[in-house]
Amino acid sequence: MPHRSLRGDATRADAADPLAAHRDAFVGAETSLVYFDGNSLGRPPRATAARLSRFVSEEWGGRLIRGWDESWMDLPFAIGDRIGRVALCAASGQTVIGDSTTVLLYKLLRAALDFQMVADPERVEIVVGRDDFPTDRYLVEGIAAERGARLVWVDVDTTRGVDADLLDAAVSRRTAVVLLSHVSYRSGFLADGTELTAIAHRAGALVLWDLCHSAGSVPVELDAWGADLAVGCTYKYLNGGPGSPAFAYVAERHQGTLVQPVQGWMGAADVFSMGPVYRPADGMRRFLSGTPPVLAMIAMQDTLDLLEEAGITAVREKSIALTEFALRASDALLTPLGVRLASPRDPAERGGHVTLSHPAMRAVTARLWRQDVIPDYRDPHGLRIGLSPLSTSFAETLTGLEAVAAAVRAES
Ligand SMILES: Cc1ncc(COP(=O)(O)O)c(C=O)c1O
Ligand SMILES: Nc1c(O)cccc1C(=O)C[C@H](N)C(=O)O
Repeated sequence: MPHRSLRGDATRADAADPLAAHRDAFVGAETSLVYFDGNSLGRPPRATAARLSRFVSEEWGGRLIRGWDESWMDLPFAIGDRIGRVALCAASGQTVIGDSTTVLLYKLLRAALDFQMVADPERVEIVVGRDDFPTDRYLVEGIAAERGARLVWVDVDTTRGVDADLLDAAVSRRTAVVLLSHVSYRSGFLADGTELTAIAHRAGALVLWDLCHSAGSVPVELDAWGADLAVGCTYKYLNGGPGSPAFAYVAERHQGTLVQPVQGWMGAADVFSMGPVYRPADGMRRFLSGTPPVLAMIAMQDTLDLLEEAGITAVREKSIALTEFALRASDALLTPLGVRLASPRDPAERGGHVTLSHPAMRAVTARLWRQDVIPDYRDPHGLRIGLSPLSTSFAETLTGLEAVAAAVRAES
């Protein structure tokens, strides 16, 4: 009776889970809806409604324009430093909240490429994975056209991501910048940050990490890796809300030399002197451009509180336990129906989501959404199961996978 023992195991795993109580901190955890998409948009923490309301009445409503001097100008750096400390193992003064992920990737990629091409005119190549998230691929195409750079595409199996062997073969003394996904949006493949950074550095390249599917879910150690640059979303595992602004990391050693191309007044040396020409600020301020989206960066602080309390090591332990349990349930319930695993089986190579492949998965996803079971679908034939360590339970995971099995049967 594999099914029954799975239910018993889910109940026991929830009872033994040291992070189980955190689930109640999220809106909707009390309902029967199964949420497998926290890796696209995390659930709202319950504390966020009061935090936002307080901000509107007391800070925005009470302090009005004085709020900028009193705290808002500093907020992108204060929250950035917190993300650095809690989720990225980055010393303070290197992480800032800015624009969208897409815009920050553009700004940092351009800054790194321009720096490299001036230092050595033969370094004109950008290395990027052929299967990376669309915004990453489209950006490098645009930047290459803008700057006369060349793209080196790393071909990747859709069930994995760029690994050490593939990167080693792609870089050379012509490589200026390598853009890497730490956790692949499609397969959940988890890259080795230390090893890949070292490979890029041996070739003389700078590395820009896309941490969208890592931050708040798997440990990231930017300073220890020797990373140069990183960008990541805050609306996934950091629960910042739809469209909450991204963070950017620039290693301290690069902050005096890299100059980003969107030269707005908020990145200038003396913002309110409003001088005749742009002079980039020192430190991380130069990576800002316009007025910081203060309202949109308020909510993520609630999840930073939870993460700080839980610790990223415990979060990773739960994440591995959840994905291992999901694979066991999938082997029992879905493999007999012809569903294939499209993620690494080794937990050391897997982030917080798993992808299950079957020709019917597009229709399966639509059917599941109508039943309040919410995974997402990514080509080719992939059902992505996002398991947020702070808000997903083992019982919810099993209920969702049982629903997937019924939907595959109905759509096959
Ligand atoms: C890996 C990855 N990179 C970049 C993005 C783009 O982020 P945004 O739409 O916030 O600019 C996303 C998610 O949308 C993503 O998953
Ligand atoms: N950013 C998104 C959005 O604005 C709408 C719908 C989905 C998203 C996503 O986050 C997609 C996600 N990054 C992915 O990995 O597919």
